[in-house]
Amino acid sequence: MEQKTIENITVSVRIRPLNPRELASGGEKIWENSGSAVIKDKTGVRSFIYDQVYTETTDTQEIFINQGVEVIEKCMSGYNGCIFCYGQTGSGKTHTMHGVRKTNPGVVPLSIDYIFNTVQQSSNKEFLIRCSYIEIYNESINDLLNQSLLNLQIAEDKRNGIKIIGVTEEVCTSSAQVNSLLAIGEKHKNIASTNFNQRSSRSHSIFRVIVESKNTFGCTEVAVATLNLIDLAGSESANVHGPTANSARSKEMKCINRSLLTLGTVIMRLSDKKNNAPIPYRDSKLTRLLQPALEGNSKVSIICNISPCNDAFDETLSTLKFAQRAKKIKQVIVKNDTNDSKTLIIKYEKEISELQGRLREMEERMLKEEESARSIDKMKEIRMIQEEKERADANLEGILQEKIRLQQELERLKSFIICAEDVKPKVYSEDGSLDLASRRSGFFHSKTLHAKDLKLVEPLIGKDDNGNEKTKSKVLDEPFKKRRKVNRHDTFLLKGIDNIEQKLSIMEVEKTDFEDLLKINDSKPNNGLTIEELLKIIEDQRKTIENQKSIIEKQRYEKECFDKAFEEMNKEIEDKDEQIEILNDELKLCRNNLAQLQNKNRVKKVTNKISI
Ligand SMILES: Nc1ncnc2c1ncn2[C@@H]1O[C@H](COP(=O)(O)OP(=O)(O)OP(=O)(O)O)[C@@H](O)[C@H]1O
Repeated sequence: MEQKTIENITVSVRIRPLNPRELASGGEKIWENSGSAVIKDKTGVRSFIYDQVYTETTDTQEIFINQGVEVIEKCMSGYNGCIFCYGQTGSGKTHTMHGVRKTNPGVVPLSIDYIFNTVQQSSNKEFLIRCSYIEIYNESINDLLNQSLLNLQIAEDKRNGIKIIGVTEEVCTSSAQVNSLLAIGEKHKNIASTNFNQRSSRSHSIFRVIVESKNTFGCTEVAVATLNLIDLAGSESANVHGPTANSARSKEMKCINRSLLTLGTVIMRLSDKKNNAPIPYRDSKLTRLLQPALEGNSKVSIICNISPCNDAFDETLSTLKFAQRAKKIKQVIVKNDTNDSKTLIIKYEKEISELQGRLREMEERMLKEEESARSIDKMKEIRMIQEEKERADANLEGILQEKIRLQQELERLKSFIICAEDVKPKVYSEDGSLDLASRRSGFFHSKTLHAKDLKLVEPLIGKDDNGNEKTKSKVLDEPFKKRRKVNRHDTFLLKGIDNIEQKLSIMEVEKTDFEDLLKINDSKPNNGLTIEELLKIIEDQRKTIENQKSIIEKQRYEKECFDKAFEEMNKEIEDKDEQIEILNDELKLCRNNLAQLQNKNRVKKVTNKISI
């Protein structure tokens, strides 16, 4: 439903203090307020009523609260607004509109703060705020935010009203951002020193804020409101510049006065309902741009600045008359709700939702890509696992062969060990003599003698001629020592064999584990296993292989030691064989000697018998 209100333009008057120039020239204050809304001259002949009259002591903040806040609030809820200052040069328009930012801020910075405070407090609404800043200088529209944009053109269409083509519009999200735009604009503004004002505005400046607002939930309509904050140049008489005025100042003065005259005419015509003649908005750029605001659909607040000095009586009277006429203008203010896709808020929302859609699409694509990359990775993993398995199989084969070899070695070594029972009947005959047949068959070469075997030899070879036990002879001592050496090697050998046996049993267990592992791999190649599990299996396999390798390495080393020891032992055995041979020879000699002695004895006995 269209929401509209009918109301008059709000008009207030601000009287500035007498300035140093006026005081110096002996100027007198002839205008004063009578009550809060009335201003009259000292004589009391002229008296005017406005919405509010502000005195020299009123500060801008108070004026803003009374004349500005309502306009801003309307804008924030979707109605156009316009605040401007009107008055002769040096009457205090710029002081009122811009002021001094830190010490005495004007209507423009106060409005900006108010706008962003409202945004902050409106939790159920979203806003999009953009700003432009232009000046009308010598009837040319220049962009104050971009110095290269001069003489911009106005375009008008029924739907969007009056627009400045190509003007810079900055989307702002904070008052600080807007204030920095204002500062840029201020630097570019045409200002010059005149007899009446050291910093006289040579142009009309319009700071425009476009507020788009929308309820966060539910409603799709966007309210679009334009707020024009205007600092007009002041009307000037020739004495403002004096007789030395240059042509540039004169041209500026003419343009300013002409446009203000047109503004006055427009206001007069708007206030005179009986006059149906066309309103000359097009006669100046200023009225053209103000047309939408003045024509009706805008909440307008005019602050008329005047000097109270008798010197400026005519100019002040002219301003007060302008204000009086403006006061009569009625405005029909309509809320600008629209679904127009050209509103930035809708455009941006559309863009945002499109971008979100694209983002979602991209995310989905990324997911798919990731998935296919993962499956490629998985394939690679599987291939790697298979290769790893093949390697592990080969290693296992090597280990098995090494095991067989070690087993054979073990068997061979085991065969070197014999117990006393094995040796006794084969080595010695009942009379204690050595069974040479067994020795000759190579038995001694391949068998290690047990300690018990050596004890059997000792008493037989240790008897003296009388049959008494003989202490070990030197000849006998050597082989015994050597035999004891052989026994020590036996122990070493046994230990080595034990070690190998132990390792073999460990290997057996590891081999079984390893085979189990391979079986797992064979039975479910990656089925039901995560990559992590597969990787763990590979890692375990790798470790197992490493272990096996180090075991084999150790065993190889031990075998080498063992071979060395075995070699030494064989040498010992050979030495021992030699010793045995020597012993046998000695034994043989002893037996021969014994036989000879016995023969001699027998011959002696026979001789004795014969002699008897
Ligand atoms: N209410 C005020 N209190 C104190 N000083 C003021 C007041 N109004 C204006 N002035 C001072 O008067 C001088 C002229 O004011 P200002 O520049 O605002 O005039 P103006 O109307 O903008 O002039 P112009 O049309 O030439 O630009 C400035 O130095 C300003 O500080």
